[in-house]
Amino acid sequence: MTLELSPGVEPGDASSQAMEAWYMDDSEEDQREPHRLVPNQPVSPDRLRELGVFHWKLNADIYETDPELELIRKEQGYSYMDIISIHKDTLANYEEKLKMFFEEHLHLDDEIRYILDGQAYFDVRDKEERWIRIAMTKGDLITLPAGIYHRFTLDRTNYTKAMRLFVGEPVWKAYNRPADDFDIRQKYVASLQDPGA
Ligand SMILES: CSCCC(=O)/C(O)=C/O
Ligand SMILES: [Fe+2]
Repeated sequence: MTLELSPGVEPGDASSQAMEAWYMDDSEEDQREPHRLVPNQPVSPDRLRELGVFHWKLNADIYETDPELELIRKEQGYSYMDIISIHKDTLANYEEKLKMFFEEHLHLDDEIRYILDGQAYFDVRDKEERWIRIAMTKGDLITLPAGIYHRFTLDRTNYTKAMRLFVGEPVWKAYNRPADDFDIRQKYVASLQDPGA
């Protein structure tokens, strides 16, 4: 069997499997709402890739034995993984953690998450500091580059289960904005100006 593992190249019908993303409005309404502009302003996978955000669509029903996931982990060096269930009945300090996840922050390492069940949103800043909302549903594996400002929230369904992947030992520390002095932030910002660097 040949596996196509390039991020963003979806097996089967790409149009039905592409992850949806859009520019957000700036209303103060509940963070779990979609916050679409009117009319909706979609963001393409290419635009996300320019920001260093990559995506695969996998079959989450077989995540324990999935050769495609195995190959991605091998190729990308994702040696660590654990699973987090984000729901008020399963996650200790649920409210506090959700609040923390929704603070704009960055990490010193890539953030790699694979949605095994339920759904949620990642928000990332674009080059002009506008928020892009990325709708994550079952089977979406996303990588956010080290140094990108982002945040996470559940949607109206209030539940997701996600695999967390790392290269080597996990580092959970999040640095809330402003965190502009970190080398990794400056490197990320430079990569936006000169993607080939
Ligand atoms: C889906 S895992 C919880 C969110 C998280 O770990 C994080 O860092 C969000 O930015
Ligand atoms: Fe994060």
